[in-house]
Amino acid sequence: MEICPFVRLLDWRTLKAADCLTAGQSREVDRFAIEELGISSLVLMENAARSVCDWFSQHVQTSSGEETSFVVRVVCGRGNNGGDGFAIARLLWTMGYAVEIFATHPEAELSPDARVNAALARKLGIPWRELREFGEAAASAQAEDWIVDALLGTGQSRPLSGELAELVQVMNASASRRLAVDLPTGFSADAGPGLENPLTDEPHDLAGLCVRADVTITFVTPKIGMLHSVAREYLGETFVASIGLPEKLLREAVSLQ
Ligand SMILES: NC(=O)C1=CN([C@@H]2O[C@H](COP(=O)(O)OP(=O)(O)OC[C@H]3O[C@@H](n4cnc5c(N)ncnc54)[C@H](OP(=O)(O)O)[C@@H]3O)[C@@H](O)[C@H]2O)[C@@H](O)CC1
Ligand SMILES: [K+]
Repeated sequence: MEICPFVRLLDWRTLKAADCLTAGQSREVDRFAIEELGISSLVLMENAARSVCDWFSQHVQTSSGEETSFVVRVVCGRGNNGGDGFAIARLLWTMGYAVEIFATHPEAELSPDARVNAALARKLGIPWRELREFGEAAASAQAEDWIVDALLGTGQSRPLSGELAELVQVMNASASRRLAVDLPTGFSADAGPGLENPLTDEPHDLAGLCVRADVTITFVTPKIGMLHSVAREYLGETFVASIGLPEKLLREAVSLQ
């Protein structure tokens, strides 16, 4: 069911492996689109961010024109999932939402596309807070506030630890609603949290730590890890967003069934 242009609700009842991508296949789609089709990775990132904002504007009404009554706290990691976050923060801010950016890394340590969007957010003067303030902000947040989880997406390759693990615990303990960009941080595209990885025979335990999202907006197709029965506890209501390329073509690219 098309929710808004390019975003459709995931129907758990009919979801099957043939509709899903692994993290590696997701990256192959990215590569194919950029190298074979010549679309820029920044355009893909902008399309991804735009689809999240389209969903947001359809489902989260701002009071018409006045200052919004709630805050959207966007927590950005250092890769392209974080890059989506910086772009989402910019788009929501231009749409009139009260936005605050929290970044885990300085611009110099970000992936190239994340750095472009982080620099743009800085230049536009989008409210940007110290990461060390996030704990207090999340703990005192209102129920109608939002946390946008743009820490890790399909690049997650090992269990969470240290600062990221703490951030995930703080996010989950907050009264805020939580929106996961592409995947909840801690949820592997290839295996649900704490579950065997269906794609390899060795245990792939991503530890019990995972963002419990109210809403997940994943790009291009659902991911294999979403097939697990416990997945929905972490993903919440899940939407699949196009990034502007015909899905049929992407299937050929990763020679999906
Ligand atoms: N076509 C598409 O689908 C599109 C995809 N797009 C977006 O790109 C996202 C994928 O981006 P990405 O490849 O940069 O990886 P991402 O998830 O940002 O991780 C960043 C880095 O974190 C690291 N890391 C790994 N595990 C870790 C851990 N446990 N704890 C700490 N660090 C850990 C690891 O680096 P390492 O430390 O291994 O060097 C990794 O490289 C995707 O989810 C979507 O949002 C859209 O922009 C456009 C269209
Ligand atoms: K995420």
